[in-house]
Amino acid sequence: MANPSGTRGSITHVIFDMDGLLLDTEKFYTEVQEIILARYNKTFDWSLKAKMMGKKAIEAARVFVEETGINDLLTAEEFLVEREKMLQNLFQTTELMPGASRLIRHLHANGIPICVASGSHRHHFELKTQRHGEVFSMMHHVVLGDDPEVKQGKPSPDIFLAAAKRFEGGPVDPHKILVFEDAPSGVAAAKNAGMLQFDKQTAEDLVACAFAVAEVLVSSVSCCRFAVMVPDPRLESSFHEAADQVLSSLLDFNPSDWGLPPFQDVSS
Ligand SMILES: O=P(O)(O)OC[C@H](O)CO
Ligand SMILES: [Mg+2]
Repeated sequence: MANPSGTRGSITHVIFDMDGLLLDTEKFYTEVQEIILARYNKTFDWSLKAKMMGKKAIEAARVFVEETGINDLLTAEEFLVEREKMLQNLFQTTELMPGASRLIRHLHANGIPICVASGSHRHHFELKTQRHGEVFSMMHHVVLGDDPEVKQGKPSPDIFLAAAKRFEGGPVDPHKILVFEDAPSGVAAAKNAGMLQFDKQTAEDLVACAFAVAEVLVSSVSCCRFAVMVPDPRLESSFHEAADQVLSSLLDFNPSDWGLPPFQDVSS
């Protein structure tokens, strides 16, 4: 595991993924995709799921029709239309993942700036969060897949770069940001963002960027941002390797591991 031990203790800001990490919504995508594939006598599996999760809707849709070989029968755009009604009904029943409320409330109460970076688009975000307004109101900001700055979905770093920039006084030093993710593409995006954090608009930034690249080359580490992964247990374990810490549940997160204020309670 790519864990740079000894440098974990200076986290000041946290970026949360949403689907499958804070909200138990990945099961809805799986359910609907299983129904659609069954119409073509095909089955949905976790190797395909791993390639789709975390991406923008149209990007995931292209993966779906191409990888399953149904693209002659159903285009990515038609797939999105076909699944939409089912998803909209399911999203209205969305529950928080175990430990999500506790962690968000804890960080917010301790003045740690937190935000969301989700590939989900605005309309779906509103449906998924409509029963969880209080906890989401604690986010400093939310960056979504249809944000104009998010040209490409995860694993492109666009969404994490935008999220890091929008904190007060941003962009925040990538070493001080902890990203929580459930998806392989999300962990990769966070890592890619760590390497590309610097905005190459000034000479000073160019120098800083050169130092960052040199650091990467010298250390043979492909990134400098930290990612905690909370994967579904059905995800193949080789996908865990890029993360700095892998947890079975947000309930297992220990803020002290990262220099964050410890929980004062012992419950979830
Ligand atoms: O995991 P998120 O929050 O980036 O969401 C991405 C898609 O909406 C679902 O995979
Ligand atoms: Mg996710």
